[in-house]
Order: sequence, then C-alpha cells, then structure tokens
Amino acid sequence: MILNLDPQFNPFPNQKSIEYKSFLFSGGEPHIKIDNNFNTDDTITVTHRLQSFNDVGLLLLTVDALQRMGVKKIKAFIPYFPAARQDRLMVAGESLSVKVYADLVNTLQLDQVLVYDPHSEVTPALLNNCTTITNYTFIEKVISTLNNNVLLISPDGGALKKIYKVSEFLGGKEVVECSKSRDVKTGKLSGFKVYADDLEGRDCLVVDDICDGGGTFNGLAQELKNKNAGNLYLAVSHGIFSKGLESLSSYYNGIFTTDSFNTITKQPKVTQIPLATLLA
Ligand SMILES: O=P(O)(O)OC[C@H]1O[C@@H](O)[C@H](O)[C@@H]1O
Repeated sequence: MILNLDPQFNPFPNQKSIEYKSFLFSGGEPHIKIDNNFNTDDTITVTHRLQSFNDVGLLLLTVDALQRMGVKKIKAFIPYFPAARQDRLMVAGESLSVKVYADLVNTLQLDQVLVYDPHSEVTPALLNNCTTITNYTFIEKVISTLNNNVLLISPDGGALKKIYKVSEFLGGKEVVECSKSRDVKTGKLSGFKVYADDLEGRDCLVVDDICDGGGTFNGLAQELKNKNAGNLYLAVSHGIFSKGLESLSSYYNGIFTTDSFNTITKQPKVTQIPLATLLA
C-alpha cells in the first residue's frame, strides 16, 4: 500500500492509496490524521517530494503515526533527497546538511529508503537501508526521442563518475567531459571548459542530477556552441529551475526532467517524464 503525502505525486499508481488528512496548525506545525481502514500487516510505502523542512516534518509525523497504528513494515520513497548537494564542508560555519537530514530519516528505522539519482555517494552512505534508483531509464527514454548520434555531456567533475555508467548502460555512448569552477564563498560560477576541440555539429545531451538556478547549464551551453555543437538538450533528474526556464530555453532545444521535485505547468521546451513511467 502507498501513502502519498503530495497529492500531485503518485509514483506507484498500481498500489492502493491510504487516505489521510493533513494540515498546518496555526502555530506552524504540520499535522496528519490517517484513516484506519487498511490492514496494518501490509507494508506501507510513504512517498513525498521534500521541498521544505515542513515537508520533512510531515514525513516524520506520518511514519510515527503509522508505527503507532501498529504498522511494522514501512518504507519511504524520497526521490529528491534534501541537501544531497551539501555533502561536504566547503566553508567554516556551514552545516553538513545532508547528514542532518539523513540522521532524522534514520531515526524512523525504516525498512527501506528509496532515493532517486542522489547527487553523490554520500547520501546512500549516510542513510540506513537506502536503495538508490539510477537515472538510466530516464536518459534512455530521453535519447529515444533524439537523434541517436547524440553525444552525452558531463557538465562537471561531480557528474563524471555517473555519466560513464549511463553510457555503459546505453551500450557505450560517447561522452564529452566538461568542467566549471565555483567560488565556494559566493557560489559564483566561472571558467566553463569543454574537453573537445571540435564537436562537428553533433547534437549534445547534457546530463546531470539537478538543475537549480541553471547557471551551470547556461554557461556550459555557450562553451558547447563555441566548440561547434549542434542542437543542445538538457536532462536533469531533479528540475528545481529556481530562476525559471526562459534563459535555459534560449540555449536548449529541449529540456527534460522527472517529477521528483515538483510538477511543472506546461512549458514549450520542457518535457516532464513522470517517475511512475520510469519505475514501472
Ligand atoms: O547551476 P545550477 O543549476 O544552479 O546548479 C546545478 C548544479 O549544481 C550541482 O550541485 C548539480 O549537480 C549541478 O551540477
């Protein structure tokens, strides 16, 4: 059975849903009341798209409520794991945020925590009983809509390890490595490099876990064009798009993402592939 805490997100449509009511108390505390018309011997998977600390809070409360109802086997599907990017201390005075979130989830003693395409190996290392789902079928689906001669583009060092696994899954698709520099104090990006002399007009698919503001992908697009790239496409598992899609749409012929983070209202160049279709 499934308990979807975001009513717009149903990644396991074949499973029966548990009903509940949730709301915020006027003091700001999330609250949940779960209907008790299900068999508590069943395994329950709680899903949520975590976009705020309150979302994390609601997940914690839900698991507590289920445990108090007598449910023994509980799993969670947290496709976008919060602060997965904050996986090392860059500057003194900051928190190791991914560990804080992982520690909170670990207190729930879940039977399984499913995470979709985490930023690095740190998240699964910190989470107990973690199973990661790769982006392979997502990228395969994206490529099935593009020119088969498309190059896979790894935007930076962080993406490098993962992209070679994607390439292997796809039967050895050609990879072009790129890099960027970020000032860890200001977050400012600079120095985009594409490690190829001439892309000979070939179409390029940039693959990464997250698009946040889009600075990485806008900067990279300019450099790819300087290296004679053909059509540009972007595939990111988690589409935050915090600065909108206008600028990205001016560089990319197509932008692909899943619904791991949110549901995007129709945008001309954006294709959102629901996780439900990738997990089936
Ligand atoms: O440039 P924006 O979109 O803000 O940030 C996305 C980048 O930041 C990294 O952690 C992600 O893996 C990606 O490379």
